[in-house]
Amino acid sequence: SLLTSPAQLKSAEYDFVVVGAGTAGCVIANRLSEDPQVRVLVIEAGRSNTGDGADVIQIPFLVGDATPSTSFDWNYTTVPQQGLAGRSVAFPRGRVLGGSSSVNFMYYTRGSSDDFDRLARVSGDDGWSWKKILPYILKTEKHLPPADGHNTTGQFNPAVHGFNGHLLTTLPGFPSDIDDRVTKTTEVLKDEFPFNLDMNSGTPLGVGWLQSTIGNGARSSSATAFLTEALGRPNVDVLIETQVTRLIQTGHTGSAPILQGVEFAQSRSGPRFKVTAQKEVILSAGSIGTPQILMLSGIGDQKELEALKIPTSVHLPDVGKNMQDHPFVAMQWIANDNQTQDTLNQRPDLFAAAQKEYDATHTGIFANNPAGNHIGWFRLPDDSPLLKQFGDPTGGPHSPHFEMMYENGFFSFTQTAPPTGNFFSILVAAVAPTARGSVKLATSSAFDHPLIDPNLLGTEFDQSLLVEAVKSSQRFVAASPWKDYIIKPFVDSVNATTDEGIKEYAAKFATTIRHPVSTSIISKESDKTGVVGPQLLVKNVKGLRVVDASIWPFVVGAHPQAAVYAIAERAADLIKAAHKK
Ligand SMILES: Cc1cc2nc3c(=O)[nH]c(=O)nc-3n(C[C@H](O)[C@H](O)[C@H](O)COP(=O)(O)OP(=O)(O)OC[C@H]3O[C@@H](n4cnc5c(N)ncnc54)[C@H](O)[C@@H]3O)c2cc1C
Repeated sequence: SLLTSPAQLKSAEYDFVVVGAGTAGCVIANRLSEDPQVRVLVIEAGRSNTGDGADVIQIPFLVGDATPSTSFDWNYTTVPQQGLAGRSVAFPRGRVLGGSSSVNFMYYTRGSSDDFDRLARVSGDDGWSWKKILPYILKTEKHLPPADGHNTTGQFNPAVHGFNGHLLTTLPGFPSDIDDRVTKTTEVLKDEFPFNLDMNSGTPLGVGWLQSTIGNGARSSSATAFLTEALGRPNVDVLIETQVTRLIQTGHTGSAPILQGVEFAQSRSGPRFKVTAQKEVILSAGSIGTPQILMLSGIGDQKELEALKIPTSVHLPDVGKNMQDHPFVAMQWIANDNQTQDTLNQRPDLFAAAQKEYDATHTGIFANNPAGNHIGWFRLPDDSPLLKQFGDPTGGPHSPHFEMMYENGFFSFTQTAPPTGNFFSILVAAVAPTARGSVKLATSSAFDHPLIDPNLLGTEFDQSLLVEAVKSSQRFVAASPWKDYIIKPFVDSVNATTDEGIKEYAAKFATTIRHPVSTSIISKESDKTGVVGPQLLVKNVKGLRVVDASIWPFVVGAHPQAAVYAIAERAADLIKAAHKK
C-alpha cells in the first residue's frame, strides 16, 4: 500500500527496508517483492509522482519545469565553486517517487563497455563487467516505437535492445529543423564527428539519435516502470513524505555492528519512529542522501563526525568523498529559422495547440524530449597534449572525454532565454573530469541540507578539456550544412574565441549537468579504502547495503540513469542470493 503516515504501518518489522524510492530503490523494491513471502517497506522523503502539478514530470516536453526549486526537488545549492568563479549553483535531485528518474531529462545512455569493465576491475568482481551486466540492461528495457510511429531503420540497432522489460525507451518522436543538418555534418566532417548507429551498444563514440526513457508519449520513471507494479502486491508498503533520519544498531557480529534498524520522521521536530529489517537494509537514497544517512548513523570520517558530536560507529573516511560530476556549458547561436522551440515558447497560441494535441493523442512535440534529437560523444585526439600531461582519466578507448547535445532552440541552466529570436544551442559537457568533490554534514540534523561540493571545473585538466570541447562545437557549426543557418554567436559567447575567452565564459556560465556519483564508492573486499565491497555491502558493518549512483567509483561517460538501473538489477539478484533459504 501507499502510506502517507507512519501511523498507517501495520508492522514494525519487514524483511527488507529500502531507504529511498528513487531510480535504484524502486527496482530493488520490485525485484525483492516478486517473492510473495518477502515483506518489503520503502521509505521515501518526497511526494507522490502523481497529483498536484505532476504534469511537469509526466509530459516529456515540460521537463524543464520539473526542477529546480519545485515540490519535486530537494532544492539543494552547492557551496561556492572555485572553478566557477566562486558561484554557488543549483543542484537538483528528485524528491518524489522515482527520485531523480522522475525529474531527469530522460536521456537514455548506457555508457561504454570500458566503464563497466573498469567497475569490474576496481571491485575485483567480474560480475560488473559489460559482458555480464548487458543481460541485466536488456532485462530492464522495453524499447517502443517513437510517438510519431516513423520508420526507425538506420536510427538504432535493435540487436542491442530489450523489448520485454519494465523501463520504456524510445527514439525521438517529433522531427526538428536541425535533424538533417546534424546528420549531414556527420557526413561532411566524418573524421571528427562520425555517425554512430547506436550509442548504447557499448561503443558510444560519435553522433547518433538520442534514446529517451519515454514510452507511449509519457515519461517512464523508476516509479511508473517498477514501483507501480510493486504497489499492486500485498507484501509491499511504501511510506512517502517521510525522511530517514539515521540507522540504528540492532546487534553485532564480532566487532561489526548490525545496522538493521531504521529511524524516520516527518518533520524536524516531529516524533521519531523505528522499523527493523529482519534480513537487511538497502540504502538507495542517492549520491547526496546515502552518504548523509551513513554519516548521521556514525559511519564516516571519525574526526568529522566528532566535530558534530556524532558518535562514530565505524570509521570509513571515504563516505561522502570522491564525488564526481559532469560540468557543462551551453553555447548558443542566432539561427536563421522561425520554427525552433523558441517560437513555441514565445507564442502562447502555438503552445496551447501543442498541449491540446498532446492531451488528445499523446503525440506532437509535447511527447518529445525537449533536449534534442541527437547527441554525440568524443575523445580527445590520442596525441593531445592534455592526455600527455595529465594521463587519460577514462575507462578506456571506447569511453568519451566530452559530449555535445544539439538543441533546436535556446537552452541554458544559467542564462535566461531572450524573449524573442530563434537559436541553435550545443550543450558541451566534460564527461571524463578529474576533479573530486564531497558531501559533508552541515549539522547533525537530517533536516538540514548537507554541504555539497561537486568541485566543478576544479582542475586544470577539466577546464582545458571543456575548452577543447567548446572548440570542437565551434568546428561543428562551421561545417557546410550550417552555412545558411547559423547567423552569429549569441551575445554572451562573442568573446569565447580564444582558450582564455572560453575559460572565462565557462567560469561564468558552466554548471552541473546533474550527474553526481562516487560518494560511497565500491572497492575490492580486501581494500581498506572505499565504502562498499563488491557485493555493495557496507564495509565493517552487517545487514546494510548501498544500491544507487553513489557506489560508482568513477563517473560514467554517459548520462548515468541507465548505469544506475543496471547495477540495481544485478544488486537485486545479489540480495536474493544472499538470503536464499
Ligand atoms: C534534473 C536532472 C536531470 C538529469 N538528467 C538525466 C538524464 O537525462 N539522463 C540520465 O541518465 N540521468 C540524468 N540525471 C541523473 C540521473 O537521474 C541520476 O543519476 C539517477 O537517477 C540517480 O539515481 P539514484 O537511485 O542514485 O538516486 P535518486 O533517483 O535521486 O533516488 C534517491 C531517492 O532517495 C530519496 N531520499 C534521499 N534521502 C532520503 C532520506 N533521508 N529518507 C528517505 N528518502 C530519501 C530521494 O528523495 C530520492 O527519491 C539527471 C538528474 C537530475 C536531477
